[in-house]
Amino acid sequence: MKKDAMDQRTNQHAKLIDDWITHYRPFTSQGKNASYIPALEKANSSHLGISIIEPDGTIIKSGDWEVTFTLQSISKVISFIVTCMHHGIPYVLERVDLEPTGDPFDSIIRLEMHKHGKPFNPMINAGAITVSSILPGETPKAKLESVLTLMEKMVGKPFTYNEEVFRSEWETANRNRALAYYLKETGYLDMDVEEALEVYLKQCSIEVNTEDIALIGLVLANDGYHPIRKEQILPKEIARLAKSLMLTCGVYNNSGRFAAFIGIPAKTGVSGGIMAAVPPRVRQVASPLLEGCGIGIYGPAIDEYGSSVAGVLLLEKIANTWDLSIF
Ligand SMILES: NC(=O)CC[C@H](N)C(=O)O
Repeated sequence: MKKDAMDQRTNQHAKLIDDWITHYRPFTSQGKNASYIPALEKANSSHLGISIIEPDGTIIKSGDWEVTFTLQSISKVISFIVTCMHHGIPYVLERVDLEPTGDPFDSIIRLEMHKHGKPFNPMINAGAITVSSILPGETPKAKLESVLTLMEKMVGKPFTYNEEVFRSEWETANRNRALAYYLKETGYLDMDVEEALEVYLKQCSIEVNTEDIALIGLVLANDGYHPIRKEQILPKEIARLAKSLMLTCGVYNNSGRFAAFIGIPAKTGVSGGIMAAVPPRVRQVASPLLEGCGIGIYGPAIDEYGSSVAGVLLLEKIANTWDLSIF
């Protein structure tokens, strides 16, 4: 396609996205900011923003795309990738399974029902705390650094964590502490409980905007290859594993519906972020984004599953209008 025609096409899509942001913003009132982490309650609950990045570097940004927020559970995808890159997939899968639970993200019930303490998957808190404890490095600082380093490689800029959000969750993390103690007792925690929690809660507090997570989504969509920088950042097998976990477990007990009606590997977090990886499509359809894309969405008012209410509706609209489902 000629450059002018491409620009025109992108402008049309950008206009549609603007319209959809306006349409879905009122739906933020159907959700509530996460309040169990007091610092998250302070976010402006009417915010809604999106970035979409295509492999050729075309970016569409709309609404509150630039507002920063913390990764929360989106960080679980990155820490899982880091541990697989460092230890190899079999080592990690000895400590955490790949099965959906059908339970909320912070559920404790299945730890006692399944292989004596082995977490079902790395997208729920139990599995993610185990994964944080085996991140490369001896100290919590070094382990967190390993997550920040991979993010910097994917996005091309340095990241830090938000101290206020970390402190706020650290002081109220009784349930995560309970999970960590249980994991320690059953041998699925490779470090001291408080240190493992420090790593996990700091990785959850890493600050991003929608463009950052759209870029990470784009790299995953392209099997670990960064199409703009033309560089393989992580092995294809690990990117696929991460995407399969996003699809089957990324939205916890709403993952089935999400797969059925949206059909895009995605990970949500209680701060209202959604990171989606749309792979290139093999079927012939008359729709945009055929080469795939990364999508980052932010809207802090969340639903009962811990996902942005308006963000999920917006992603559903985009996926269905532009035929982005992988199925
Ligand atoms: N679903 C989420 O985003 C949960 C992350 C949050 N830090 C927690 O552990 O509770």
